[in-house]
Amino acid sequence: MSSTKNAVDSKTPLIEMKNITVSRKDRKILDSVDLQINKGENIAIIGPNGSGKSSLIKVITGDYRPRADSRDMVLRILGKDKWSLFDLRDLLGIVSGDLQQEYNRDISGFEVVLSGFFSSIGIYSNHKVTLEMVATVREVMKFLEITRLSDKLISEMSTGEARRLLIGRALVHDPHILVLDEPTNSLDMKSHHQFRELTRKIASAGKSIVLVTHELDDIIPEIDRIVLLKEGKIFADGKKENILSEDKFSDLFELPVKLTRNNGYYHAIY
Ligand SMILES: Nc1ncnc2c1ncn2[C@@H]1O[C@H](COP(=O)(O)OP(=O)(O)OP(=O)(O)O)[C@@H](O)[C@H]1O
Repeated sequence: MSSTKNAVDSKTPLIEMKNITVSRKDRKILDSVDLQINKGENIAIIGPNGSGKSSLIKVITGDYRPRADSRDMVLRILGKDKWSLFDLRDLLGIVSGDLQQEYNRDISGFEVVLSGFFSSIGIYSNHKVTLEMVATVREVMKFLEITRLSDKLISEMSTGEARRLLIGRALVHDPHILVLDEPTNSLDMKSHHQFRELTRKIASAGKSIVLVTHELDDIIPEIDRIVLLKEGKIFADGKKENILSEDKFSDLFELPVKLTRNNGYYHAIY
């Protein structure tokens, strides 16, 4: 599944943010955020509801513009200060619950994945589908073990099946980073387990995973860096074993939290 078509110099950060502030309605929803993500890193961004996790992703996708009044503000993608939709496609594949809600029409599994090439919800008559695209969709679906969903309509799929297709949709561009924004919301125990196994397979294939969550159980063993967000600020950033501590979590969520560890996964008891 991985290729070198989008190769960047391994020293160039995929994402470089310095002093990023975003305001809405006179309130800072991100406040002087510094964050650098390097090639090959797998990270989890964790924080309570409203801490700014989705806003941070929206800065990367260009949906939210940071305040430009600070001279030392940096927002660089693949080493560039200015980037196009094509640069972004090379960089990011995004899977979120919001996106899943948009797929509320009768679209087949194959078309869901194919629509990743057009950043659209489904396929329309003006889309020029090439043989190469079709071959890539087949390859990605095989890798994700979802070929059997090709002809099934998304409206007739379980949440877990639909979420796997959205991963396929995110991967057809062979992006450097797969962003999973609260990916296990509304998945049952088995689908949750399958989703985590799939994420592990993708990380092993060389993609960087950026997981946005407030669930410790989502953090696959391949994720070794954790960024904690609180009230729009970076609260902590570092190696998993240093950041996933009971003290930090109790402070982050303002609640006494106990952490346990089993088979490379962490769990919170509160
Ligand atoms: N477009 C907007 N207009 C006004 N306020 C906004 C906007 N976008 C985000 N916010 C506010 O910014 C804060 C951070 O929101 P954000 O969605 O980034 O948090 P989050 O950590 O992803 O939360 P959750 O875990 O609940 O998804 C919240 O208080 C939210 O209400």
